[in-house]
Amino acid sequence: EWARGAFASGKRSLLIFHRQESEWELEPFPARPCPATPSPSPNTCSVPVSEIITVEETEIDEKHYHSGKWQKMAKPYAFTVYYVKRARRHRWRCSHVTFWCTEEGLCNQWIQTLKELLEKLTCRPKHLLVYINPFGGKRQGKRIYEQKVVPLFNLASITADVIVTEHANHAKDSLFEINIEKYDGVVCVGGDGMFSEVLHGLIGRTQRDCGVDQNNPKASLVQCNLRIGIIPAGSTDCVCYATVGVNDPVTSALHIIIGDSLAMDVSSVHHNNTFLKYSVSLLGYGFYGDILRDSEKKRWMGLIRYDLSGFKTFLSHHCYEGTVAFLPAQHTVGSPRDKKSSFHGAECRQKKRLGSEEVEEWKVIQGKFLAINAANMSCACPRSPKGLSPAAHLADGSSDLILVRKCSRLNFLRYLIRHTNQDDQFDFAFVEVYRVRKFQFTSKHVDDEDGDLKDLGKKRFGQICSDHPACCCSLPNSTWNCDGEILNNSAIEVRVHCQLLQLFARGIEETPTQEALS
Ligand SMILES: CCCCCCCCCCCCC/C=C/[C@@H](O)[C@H](COP(=O)(O)O)NC(=O)CCCCC
Ligand SMILES: Nc1ncnc2c1ncn2[C@@H]1O[C@H](COP(=O)(O)OP(=O)(O)O)[C@@H](O)[C@H]1O
Ligand SMILES: [Ca+2]
Repeated sequence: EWARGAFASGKRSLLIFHRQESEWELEPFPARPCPATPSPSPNTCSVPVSEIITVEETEIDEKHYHSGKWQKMAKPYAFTVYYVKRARRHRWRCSHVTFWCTEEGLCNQWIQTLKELLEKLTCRPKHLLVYINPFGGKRQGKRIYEQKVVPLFNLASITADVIVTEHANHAKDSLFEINIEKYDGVVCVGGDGMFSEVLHGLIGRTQRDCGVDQNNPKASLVQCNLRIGIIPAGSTDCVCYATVGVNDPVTSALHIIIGDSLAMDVSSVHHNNTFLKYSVSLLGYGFYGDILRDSEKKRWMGLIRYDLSGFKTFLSHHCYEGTVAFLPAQHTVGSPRDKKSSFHGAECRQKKRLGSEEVEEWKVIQGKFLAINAANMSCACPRSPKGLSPAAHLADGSSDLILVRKCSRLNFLRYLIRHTNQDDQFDFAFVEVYRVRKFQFTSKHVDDEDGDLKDLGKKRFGQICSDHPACCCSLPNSTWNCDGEILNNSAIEVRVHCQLLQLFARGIEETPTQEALS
């Protein structure tokens, strides 16, 4: 109340603060006439304090001072509020509004009050550890960080120690050695592979510090304290896209600055009681494993490698015989075939835990599969805007297990096309989907003991199965694509760990109306 009418911003606004229950709101209102009790108007915009990036005193230059109305008035004072503005398609931008008045004391009081409010937001990071993969995606990681992220971090007074990686596993290994206590979060600039490295470093370090043996598939893993931010600069950027709604470096930087938090499930993958990897997005055998194996050889081609390998793998049309055993997730709410996506927000949607009378019952399915996909999240990405499992929940302790059985090329193509549109991907006789807490896969053919499948790979690719043009050509083994990393063992044991990790994100927001964006 004490500041009402004191500030004019540009031609149209006054700055008014008022409390709404527990939240302060910043509202620019039309300047003239100044209503005694202002009511919302088309010029009104409301910015929660939690979305103010920073507030700064504004230097008044000569041009301003000698122009228009200020000439006749006393020397003006001003401050600028930088805040998050929503743009189209889940993008966030940094916008600002400058407020003017003629009383220095009042201006300082406003700045002081706003700064105090911002200080109270303890969820915001102050000091970050940043890893940049200079070779991810279009090799723009360093440029993206320096040009798009650093100016925003500076504005928000966030400091960072930056490590540009020199080799694969650099980020992961360094997280085991570095003093992580002094950081409020870890940021990775790169794609899903780079994010995977950072999460392995962070989860691995946490387990080591807490004395938990990662090789034990039954071990209860300890949650990580540090949040991870992803600045997308990779090829698929699925984790970023599925948790923010877009792969845009500025949007991700703003989520980090305002200190958003999003819990997410992590699956552990073991082979014969030996830890292999963690997975947060796609764990795919058959189609997606084969694409990855082929595309890694074409890394020099850049992003197009996935399209070429995708096309080649589609034509190869290989299927793999094996057994999938899984433990259905009885504790979760919803089903993979729900119409509404369930990845908004971070709430852990679980029913009551299993009582002693409820028994865990494994289900076993045997067959020939073109693809076995386990999606811990929707796996939305620019290629598949709804993802492979649109209703998969990020933080409910379950994964959606999708089994695509042997079928004709035409049917498989129909299934793949559904990745790209709104139609139900699971509405095919040859596709099954289950929400699971654990699963195991065993190939009919035992793994090569060394896990060395190179020769097999050579035989497998480059041949379009001319013997069976309409159906599938059965091959002994594929490899698993684990968040974009190849696993050489086909026999694996997977367990979902509920909310093991936190991201600087908030899930995908409902799209605001066009008026709200204009
Ligand atoms: C008619 C044609 C239909 C084509 C449908 C394509 C659908 C693609 C869905 C892809 C889901 C991807 C899930 C995420 C995988 C990433 O973890 C992994 C590594 O990413 P990055 O480190 O950023 O490179 N990416 C892939 O495995 C690539 C899959 C590409 C498939 C064409
Ligand atoms: N400096 C580096 N040189 C080579 N490989 C690296 C380097 N830094 C990270 N990597 C590896 O590059 C792989 C791919 O990185 P990522 O950022 O996901 O790019 P992309 O999305 O293009 O695959 C990751 O597995 C990561 O371990
Ligand atoms: Ca989940």
